[in-house]
Amino acid sequence: MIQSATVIGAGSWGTALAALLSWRGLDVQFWGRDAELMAQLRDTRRSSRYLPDLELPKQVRVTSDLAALQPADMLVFVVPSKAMLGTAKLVAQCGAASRAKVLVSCSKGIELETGRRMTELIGSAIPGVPLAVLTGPNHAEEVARQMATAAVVACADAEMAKAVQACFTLPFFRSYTTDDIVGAEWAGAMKNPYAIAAGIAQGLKMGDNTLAALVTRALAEMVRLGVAEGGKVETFYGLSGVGDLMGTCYSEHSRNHRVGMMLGQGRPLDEIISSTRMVAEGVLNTASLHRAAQARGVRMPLLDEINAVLHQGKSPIEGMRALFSRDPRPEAD
Ligand SMILES: NC(=O)C1=CN([C@@H]2O[C@H](COP(=O)(O)OP(=O)(O)OC[C@H]3O[C@@H](n4cnc5c(N)ncnc54)[C@H](O)[C@@H]3O)[C@@H](O)[C@H]2O)C=CC1
Ligand SMILES: O=C(CO)COP(=O)(O)O
Repeated sequence: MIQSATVIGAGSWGTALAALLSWRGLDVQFWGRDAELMAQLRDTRRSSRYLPDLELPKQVRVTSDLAALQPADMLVFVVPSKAMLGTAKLVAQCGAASRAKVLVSCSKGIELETGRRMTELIGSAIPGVPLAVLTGPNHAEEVARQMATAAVVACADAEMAKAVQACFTLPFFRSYTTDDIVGAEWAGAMKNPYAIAAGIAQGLKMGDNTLAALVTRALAEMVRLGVAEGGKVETFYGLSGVGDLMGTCYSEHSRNHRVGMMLGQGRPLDEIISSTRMVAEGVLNTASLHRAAQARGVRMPLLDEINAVLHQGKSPIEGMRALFSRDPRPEAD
């Protein structure tokens, strides 16, 4: 049913997914905005900036020109969340979505100003096409090396979910389906701030007890806000929830975790951000999620402290102290 795909966004995850879909046998086009990077990818089949170890299959057609894209069955959006709406509008204008059967978001974030999910943004720019999400504990570096990985495909239409699942099924890559697109997207966005907190704890040389406490209480917060936003509770206990939370909080690959580590080691946030080209979604998304939690009146003490550290100048050590010295409470509250 789905034979061709266009991957939109040429960072680490877009590069890994373009390769994966090609390994799966789809006819793949790959768009990135940076002409120099895409020329390098076209000529050398390698992205020295993102995933230098991956050799992009020669069948993948690489371009930085949206107008050069042919209509494809599936469009796979993998740009940072703050660029999603603008990119989807450009894709709509250039006609690349004119024959699309499904639009898939692989990005993890919530729009700051409105609290909208990525598929809501894509759907507003390109109306009338079924929407899906690919999410889960999926570090691009490991997918690129074909290390065993599981993911979730969320789509309201069960048949379309299966069709997208088939595209993301390889001997090393197993995907599951769910109809809970809302829960899957909120879960994917929410694990990022907590990965920053986990990194902070490690940067401060706190121990395994601290990390386990943070991850567990993070999950409780994810369930509270995610369910208030309309997600299903079981989604947060699956791959897109606790799976991705653990996969990111304990990971050497996670950019969010790395940002947290450097914060914990005392480096200022603006210096950390300007030292990398890669996106740590949790920095901006902490503010989006904090705003959403306040609007819904959901209690999120851990997220509040992460927000204070990232955006209100609180020191990481003060944030941790505040968290652990709150009034005692029952666990299931
Ligand atoms: N890296 C990973 O392992 C995974 C990343 N994701 C998600 O995928 C999304 C993209 O992240 P990565 O691929 O890791 O990016 P990255 O951090 O490796 O690189 C950022 C990419 O975004 C591009 N970009 C920045 N602003 C843009 C704009 N305005 N328009 C078009 N492109 C723009 C940059 O040129 C670059 O190619 C994020 O939402 C991330 O959370 C999801 C799962 C795994
Ligand atoms: O979402 C990811 C893995 O599932 C990637 O995490 P980072 O964005 O923190 O690198």
